[in-house]
Amino acid sequence: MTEEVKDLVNKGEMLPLMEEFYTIQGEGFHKGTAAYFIRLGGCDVGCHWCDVKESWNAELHPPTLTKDIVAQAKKYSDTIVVTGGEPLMWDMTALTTQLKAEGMQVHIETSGAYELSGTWDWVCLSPKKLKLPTQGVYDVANELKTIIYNKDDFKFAEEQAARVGKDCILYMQPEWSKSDKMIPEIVDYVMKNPKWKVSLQTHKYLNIP
Ligand SMILES: C[S@@+](CC[C@H](N)C(=O)[O-])C[C@H]1O[C@@H](n2cnc3c(N)ncnc32)[C@H](O)[C@@H]1O
Ligand SMILES: Nc1nc2[nH]cc(C(=O)O)c2c(=O)[nH]1
Ligand code: SF4
Ligand SMILES: [Mg+2]
Repeated sequence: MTEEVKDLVNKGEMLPLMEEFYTIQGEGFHKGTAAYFIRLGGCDVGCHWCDVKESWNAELHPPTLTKDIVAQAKKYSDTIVVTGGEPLMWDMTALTTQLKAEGMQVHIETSGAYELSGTWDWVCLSPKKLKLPTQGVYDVANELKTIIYNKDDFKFAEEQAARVGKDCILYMQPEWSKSDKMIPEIVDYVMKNPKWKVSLQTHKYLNIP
């Protein structure tokens, strides 16, 4: 990478783009809503069950001009989901400023492991034990989407729920490979603790990206 490209990436004027696609938001509060997804490369959190491990190495994903990402996105949808990888590894200011200038609703999917940057209409925080969220992300999270892989994750979910704001919507989402085992546990837990809601990865049932 040239010094010039590195400089543009540092400023958020270029971003490592893994893929972009128009689909239906499968998870959480906005499930069922058409949205254009921008998936950025780079993540060092290391969830062993991560369903996009190909995103982890940022060097495999070409630095792409932010303005070109925005120009492409606006052709498809006025709802944009920025995901990754971990998008908050990068400065999200330029991307979100430009998307908002085009009048788009801008959502993020994040582990919160890095400081918040950018201006967001919706923040989905999915905290991970391996690298806990920064305080600024807990403060602005609109939904908390905890992943339930085993029984210990119910306790972790409650600890995380204690850290978000009072209006944050609380979800438990089964880890995909453990769905058969954990869905009955989640159903039972949510019926006993109705401040929680269930989130499923519905795009995987619909066979869409
Ligand atoms: C791939 S991550 C990318 C964004 C960010 N790194 C994060 O973890 O929030 C997008 C969402 O998918 C969830 N996820 C990843 N792998 C999953 C799996 N195997 N089962 C269920 N949810 C999963 C994450 O917890 C997160 O909510
Ligand atoms: N359809 C669909 N909905 C999603 N919601 C969050 C996703 C993500 O990977 O961040 C995702 C995804 O990969 N596809
Ligand atoms: S934080 Fe997100 S992208 Fe990173 S490993 Fe975990 S699920 Fe995958
Ligand atoms: Mg996904």
